[in-house]
Amino acid sequence: MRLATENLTWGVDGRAIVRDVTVEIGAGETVGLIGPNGCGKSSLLRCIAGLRAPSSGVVRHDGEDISGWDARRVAQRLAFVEQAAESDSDLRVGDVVSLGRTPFRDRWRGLSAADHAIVDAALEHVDLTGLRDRHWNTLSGGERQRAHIGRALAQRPWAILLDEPTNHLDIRHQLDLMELLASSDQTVLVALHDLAMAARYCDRLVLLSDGAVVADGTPEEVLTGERLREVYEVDACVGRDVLGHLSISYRVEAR
Ligand SMILES: Nc1ncnc2c1ncn2[C@@H]1O[C@H](COP(=O)(O)OP(=O)(O)OP(=O)(O)O)[C@@H](O)[C@H]1O
Repeated sequence: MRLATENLTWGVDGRAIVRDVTVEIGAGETVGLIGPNGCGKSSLLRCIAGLRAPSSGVVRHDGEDISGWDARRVAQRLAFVEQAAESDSDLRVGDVVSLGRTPFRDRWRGLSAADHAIVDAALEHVDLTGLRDRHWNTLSGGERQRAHIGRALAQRPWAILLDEPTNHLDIRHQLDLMELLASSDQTVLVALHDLAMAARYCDRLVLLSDGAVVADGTPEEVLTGERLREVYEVDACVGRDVLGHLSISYRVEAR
């Protein structure tokens, strides 16, 4: 599924937080959304997920303007893993992941056998099969994050938006998640702070600064020392590690 914004602006109290953003994410692409704290990544993701109405501009899913779409219609095609999502503490892990089937269910019917199989597969993907009966309030931060990713996978979405999905995960689970996203045929837009991880797994990077797109291209095109200095105020040396992956060494500039 293609995702696009055209001259998208969103703000609060007269302050523009997302500024005139035009991006297109092709079907099956994995695109990383990067930029410093507060530059508008989450706000842009929320607009694309239909949770924020733009002040001006358009969000399109497969070419269709989504203004006026209800949450169920969006959720039948797109899943969104928010940064600090919570769940009801009485729910068990299996229940949280099963919520991913809600957009497809008749309100009065339980899960079908096919739904159960999808939920089982999603639990397996996020390595939570053994914890499916555990209550939410007993989970670690990383387990909660994996449960929310499992819920999104259980939606079997055509496109998936994730807001810093690796921030609570150990390195094994980070790599597993990024491999899963990069190898899927879903359209993926993922906000990340780890630039080397973004470079390794994303086809393209979109760099935001103060709400606006300042670069959009391959990781090699976007992650130049000069641009990292301008946007992040760090002295960065971009090279290759021993495995041939893009690597970045930093020295903080005196402010
Ligand atoms: N509902 C709101 N009301 C007021 N200010 C808001 C609101 N939502 C976002 N902001 C502000 O907009 C700016 C961008 O926030 P946003 O969460 O989109 O940034 P971000 O790039 O995701 O940041 P981070 O990397 O820290 O998660 C921040 O200054 C934030 O405080």
